[in-house]
Amino acid sequence: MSLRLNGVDAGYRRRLVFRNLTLPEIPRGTLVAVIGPNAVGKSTLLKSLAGVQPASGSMMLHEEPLAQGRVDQRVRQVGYLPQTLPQPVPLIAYEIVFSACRSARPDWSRAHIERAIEATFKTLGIHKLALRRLDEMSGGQRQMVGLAQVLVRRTPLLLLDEPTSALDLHWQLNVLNAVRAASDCDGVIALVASHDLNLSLRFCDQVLVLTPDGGAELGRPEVVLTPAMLARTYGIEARVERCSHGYPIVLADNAVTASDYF
Ligand SMILES: Nc1ncnc2c1ncn2[C@@H]1O[C@H](COP(=O)(O)OP(=O)(O)OP(=O)(O)O)[C@@H](O)[C@H]1O
Repeated sequence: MSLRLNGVDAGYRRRLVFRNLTLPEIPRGTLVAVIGPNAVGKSTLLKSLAGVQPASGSMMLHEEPLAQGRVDQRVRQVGYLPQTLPQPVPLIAYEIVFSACRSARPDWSRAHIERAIEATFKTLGIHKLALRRLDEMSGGQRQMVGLAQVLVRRTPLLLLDEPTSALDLHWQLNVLNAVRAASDCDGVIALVASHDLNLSLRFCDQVLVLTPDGGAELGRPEVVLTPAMLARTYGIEARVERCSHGYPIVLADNAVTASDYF
């Protein structure tokens, strides 16, 4: 039971972002932090896996191909949170999460969906938002509702593109705790793109570093995340130390080279 990518080409009409991307097998229950500088391809990779961006090559989840064309199959395999926040529409959070769940899981009864929503709102700690309209919420509150729409479907693969970008420290920890619990309890494989290296390192099992030359390195944080890698990839002078709880932390001291990747 795993996610396997082999020989994947992905990108856009005028710009192939990944050529022949092959990664070591990612086992069930693994939380992977997807990191790398701006414009390196984190969103492109997640979109390709989610099937919203064309890609070729082999992408296998638990021995089955990730569905590229069939939306009904894909929404059962993959929970994808895009980088953009949910629109401030005049709809109530509960209704939005309910319809996301009903359209993805028409086989679930109303009672089952309601139980799933209740559990998701509880895990994320957002029950107070249930009856609020999205167009009357803050950006961070809308991001939490977007996450609820994705988590409620209980898919075996989660692809979360900067899921904490609009959140304060309390909600950042809530979200990563919820994703960690989905991996630990339900065997979910989660790929979480983020620029917050220290938050990622606090929760992940593995780090996938995407590099500006189209390369990718996947491995345990203590192996992959080195000052040399940070200098090469981000153009920064940095130290990797351990906090008093034993988690690796990155201390960025200086920008040493101008990024010319844009
Ligand atoms: N719709 C598009 N059409 C053409 N090129 C695109 C499109 N979207 C992104 N790109 C290009 O693809 C490359 C990868 O972009 P992507 O959004 O995947 O990067 P990212 O690592 O997620 O960046 P960031 O950290 O800034 O969000 C960039 O060079 C970008 O300019």
